[in-house]
Amino acid sequence: MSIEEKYIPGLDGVIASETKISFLDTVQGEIVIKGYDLIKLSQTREYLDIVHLLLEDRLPNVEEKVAVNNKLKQAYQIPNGVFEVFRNLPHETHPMDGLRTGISSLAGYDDKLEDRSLKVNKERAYNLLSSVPNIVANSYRIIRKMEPVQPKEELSYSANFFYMLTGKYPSPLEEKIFDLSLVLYSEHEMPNSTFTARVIASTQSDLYGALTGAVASLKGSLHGGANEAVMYMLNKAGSVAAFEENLYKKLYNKEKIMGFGHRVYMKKMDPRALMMKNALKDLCEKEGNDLLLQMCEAGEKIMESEKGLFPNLDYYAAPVYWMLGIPISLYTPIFFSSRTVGLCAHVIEQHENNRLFRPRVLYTGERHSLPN
Ligand SMILES: CC(=O)SCCNC(=O)CCNC(=O)[C@H](O)C(C)(C)COP(=O)(O)OP(=O)(O)OC[C@H]1O[C@@H](n2cnc3c(N)ncnc32)[C@H](O)[C@@H]1OP(=O)(O)O
Ligand SMILES: O=C([O-])CC(=O)C(=O)O
Repeated sequence: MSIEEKYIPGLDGVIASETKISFLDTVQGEIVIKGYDLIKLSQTREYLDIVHLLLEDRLPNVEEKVAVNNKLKQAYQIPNGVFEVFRNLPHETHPMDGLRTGISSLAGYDDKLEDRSLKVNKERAYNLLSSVPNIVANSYRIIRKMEPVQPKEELSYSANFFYMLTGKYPSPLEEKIFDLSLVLYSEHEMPNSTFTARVIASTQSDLYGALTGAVASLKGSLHGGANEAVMYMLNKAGSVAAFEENLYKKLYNKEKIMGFGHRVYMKKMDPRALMMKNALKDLCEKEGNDLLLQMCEAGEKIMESEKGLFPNLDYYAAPVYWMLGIPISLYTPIFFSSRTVGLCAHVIEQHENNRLFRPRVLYTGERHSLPN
């Protein structure tokens, strides 16, 4: 095969890795996570079950789940020095940039930084799962000159995260839906951010570096940044008619509509989006206001008929987070927080069975001879 034939833009369909973590089975319509379908898991299990599944290779029993919960609570606090870093960042810093800086700065506090053993990497993963929600909430607050918020150990993992983001305790429905969103965002095979993390880890670089790179990747609007972009689009329109008009204008101008399309699902609906759509219905019913649902459904119809495209998870996560009262610029950091477990599992797997990523190029530049 010639080098031209080997080149596939965007590595579309290229197998980049062997993994025992997850796989998008588009034939059977399953998101396989350690052997289980994520959608089925999301109907009966919580985020901490997924954490145990991804880091310990099996679903936890009741005692094991309590143990995970306790372990995470013990590491909720983050070093004061990290708060100091946030205090020195400009007011306009986006929460994803605050998060990236926060995760990066944690490396300096790890006294076993050069230890890549499975045991230490797993400890690090649990610590990151504890720290990241704190970093998300408090980088946002401190950069905006607000007082830091303290984690509440008496709350569940998801309820505490929700509390730190919004300053209020979630109702049972809000907690259930927020936890569901964390389950759905937790792991998804080889998106750009996971690939980034694995590429970084393949140099034997550490978990913090790999996750720092992954934050940068996930921030982009073609990836995690789409959820906040969807909400700005919905808010800007404010009504079904205006939203429809805006979508038609964007399509006419050949703009991409955030929250639609997916490299792997392509012309099918992301099954996670359907779960979030159902959650949106529940929230709308409880509020007695289904404007956002109507707008989203109108958008779905237009995108299907005009482009044959369907929503991805970000499309329905955005209005759900809005109805939960979460500030828009925190939507992508929440996605990352949830994905922390999947990313850690991938970095650990890469460290355990490593070969350096180092592909080749198809050179299209010029060649010159140096003048004598
Ligand atoms: C949870 C997640 O991170 S899911 C991803 C979230 N990102 C988004 O929602 C951003 C919007 N969507 C997109 O940009 C894309 O669908 C991606 C990035 C998700 C996938 O991209 P790719 O697989 O590279 O597909 P690509 O961008 O080449 O699109 C293929 C065709 O569909 C069109 N298309 C794809 N997505 C969209 C969209 N959202 N709006 C309009 N047109 C689109 C492209 O313009 C292209 O059309 P063309 O062949 O006429 O040029
Ligand atoms: O799989 C992808 O390319 C993007 C995505 O949906 C995710 O990361 O959840």
